[in-house]
Amino acid sequence: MLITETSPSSPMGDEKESKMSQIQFSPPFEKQESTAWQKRQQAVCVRHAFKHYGSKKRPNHVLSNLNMTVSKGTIYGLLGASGCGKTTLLSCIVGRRSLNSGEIWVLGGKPGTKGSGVPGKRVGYMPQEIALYGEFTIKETMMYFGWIFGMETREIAERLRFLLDFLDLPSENRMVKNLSGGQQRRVSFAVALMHDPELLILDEPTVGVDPLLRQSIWMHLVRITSSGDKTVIITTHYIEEARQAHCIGLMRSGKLLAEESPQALLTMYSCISLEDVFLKLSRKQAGQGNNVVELNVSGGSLGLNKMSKREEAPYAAEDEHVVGLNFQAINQSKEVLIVENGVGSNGDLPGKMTEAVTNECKDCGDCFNLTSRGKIKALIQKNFLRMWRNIGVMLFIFVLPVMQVILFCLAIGRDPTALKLAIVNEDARLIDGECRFNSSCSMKNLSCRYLSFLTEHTHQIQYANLSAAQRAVREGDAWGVLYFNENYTDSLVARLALADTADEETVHLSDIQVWLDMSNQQIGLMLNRDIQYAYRDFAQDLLEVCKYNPKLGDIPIEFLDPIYGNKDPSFTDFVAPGVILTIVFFLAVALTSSALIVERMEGLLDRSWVAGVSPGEILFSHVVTQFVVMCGQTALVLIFMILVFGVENNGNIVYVIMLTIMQGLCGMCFGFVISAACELERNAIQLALGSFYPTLLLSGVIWPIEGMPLVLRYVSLCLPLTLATNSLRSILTRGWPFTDPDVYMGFVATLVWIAVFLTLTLTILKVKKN
Ligand SMILES: Nc1ncnc2c1ncn2[C@@H]1O[C@H](COP(=O)(O)OP(=O)(O)OP(=O)(O)O)[C@@H](O)[C@H]1O
Repeated sequence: MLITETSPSSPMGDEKESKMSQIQFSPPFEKQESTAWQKRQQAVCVRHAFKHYGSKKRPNHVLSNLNMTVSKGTIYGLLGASGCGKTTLLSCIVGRRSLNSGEIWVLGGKPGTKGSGVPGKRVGYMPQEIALYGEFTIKETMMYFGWIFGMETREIAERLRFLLDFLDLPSENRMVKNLSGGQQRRVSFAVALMHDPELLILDEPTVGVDPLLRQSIWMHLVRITSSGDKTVIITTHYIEEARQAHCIGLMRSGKLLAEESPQALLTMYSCISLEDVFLKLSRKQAGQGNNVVELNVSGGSLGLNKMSKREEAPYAAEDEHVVGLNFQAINQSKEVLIVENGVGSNGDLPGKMTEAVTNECKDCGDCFNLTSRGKIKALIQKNFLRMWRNIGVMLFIFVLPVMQVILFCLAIGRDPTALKLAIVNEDARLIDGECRFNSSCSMKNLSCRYLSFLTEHTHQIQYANLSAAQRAVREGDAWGVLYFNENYTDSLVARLALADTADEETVHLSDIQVWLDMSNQQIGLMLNRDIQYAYRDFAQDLLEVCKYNPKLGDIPIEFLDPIYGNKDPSFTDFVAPGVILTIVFFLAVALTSSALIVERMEGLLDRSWVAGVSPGEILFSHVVTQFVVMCGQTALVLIFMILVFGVENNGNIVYVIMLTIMQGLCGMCFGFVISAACELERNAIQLALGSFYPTLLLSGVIWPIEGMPLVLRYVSLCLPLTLATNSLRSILTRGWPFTDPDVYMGFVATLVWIAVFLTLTLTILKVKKN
């Protein structure tokens, strides 16, 4: 049978239509496996494809022995109910996912192999989701993808003008996030068309697009395929619009029910609409015992369809259940048909072999290039632009570290002041509420004289009796009680005068009795120290005014100038190195851990991957961006710590800067691991937060690791912050040089961790990609 009439609705040219019809309705070819050469000649050739999600034990089969052939220079409409596996199939075709078994040939090569150009610029992909950077303008979006595809800026600008006009897009300076849903879809479509690819893969491009524009999109697709060197695969839920495709693949339950031209399908099944054909075929498939659930075809679109468990079909010699003269005849590309007579029966290829084989390596100029300047420029600019346009991120990057440093320096390490002390002084009478004494060599009211040295951190409150004072401490109104008995001054004078002949009672009565609230270690120890220092100062002062050697009032141990640090060390100086590194490390973790996930969830990462960007390039662009951010953060943190708040630095500032930046990079790499490992942003946040406290507690930031149990100390030494903190502390407080093991080990450990995290990230990304 030879059908020569053309459909009135078909936008195809007469010549092409008649060629298709002739091919379609020639007597059937004998079914046989297509040869490797034949597979290469198709734009896309899928054979015996099996794909499942989930574990091997409980797999969710999505593709079951699917065969598909898309000839070059045609529009292939892939139709099927929601959830039947169209997107999965497309993502395997563009090299985003791998099949569990079976093979795919795209433009003569296998997707994902070197030189195939897929993923890469030979393919234009419009995913189902918008997958655009909301904070970019339309022009910036086009520039980004254009550069990734290796286009010149001038070329992109020209193409942009055409696409703006063709797709009826608003001003190129409009932000993508401010566009309507339909406009965003059109921008997404424009991105796929940007570089005029050989193979255009469009996943529901006409959703949310008005009928007029939908028609003009289809016209455009017909136009670009008419020359024979461009191919389009399109999925749509509007079945009837697929009449305009050259070939339709009706997909159901993970396999193709039919692969034919629309006209042929309508004629074969005597239907007036493709919906009816689909229904008939679905019923037929159901009748054949495939586990088919209700199919809803209404209003020209395919409704939701719940898929049931399927069995993987055994390999068949290309699918006998598929309607159409597929694989050997109708879908052979023009080239195949032309050279068909020259192909040996065994499939070996004489004449056109060279062209076909070289097809795979069309891109071989790029095979040995690790990356291109355009891609790196696009990726880095994208990272900066996203940061710059996002006020929250900018505040996070530059204001948060400064705030953290200021808060740390103001809130941590300073001595507590105005601590209430309850004084019960039965030794001296208060005059006008004051405890008066004579500051010359007088031996009267020595209790008042002593108390005059205990004022630095305390606020003294006089109590009439001991029980009232102790009650005040119990009730939290004071931190301690100091009790002077009524004979304190006399007993003290006697003790000093009698020395070793003083009796027990005299010695006892000359003691100041102290009860402290030691529930707060910092405050308790500080009051303890102040009370003792006050006595030393009081005794030395008294001895001095009475012309004795004041040293006799001190304990006979002389603390000379410390070798490192000063006599009154600050807790801030101890904690500051760890805090500097923790701030920079965890800000980097927070910034990077969600960045990749957000891109992945919005489909942006997929889109970039399909455009030919490799995980390595994405990581590299983030490393460069983060490095710049890190330099800024390090400068701010160190300026505030050292210059504004006077944290001690006795070492070489260059090493301090280097180590801080390296720790930031290390945090960034840890962030990469998190974002590669976690599917959801929520999980990434949990992991980043969850790792914060253990790292902080175990890295010797707030307490010396010498205080830990031995096993924990070894664990601590293995963490990324421990040796680095120790190194920075040695530089800042001791001024040690780089050659000191304590110092260089911090650098070495940081480098090792960076390498470990990067390797982990790349491994996870590769595993996930497969
Ligand atoms: N990443 C994934 N992990 C697990 N299951 C998945 C994943 N992606 C898709 N699936 C499942 O695979 C099946 C096919 O999904 P797919 O997105 O390929 O269908 P589709 O035909 O494109 O649907 P639609 O027309 O609604 O976009 C669905 O059951 C879906 O739930």
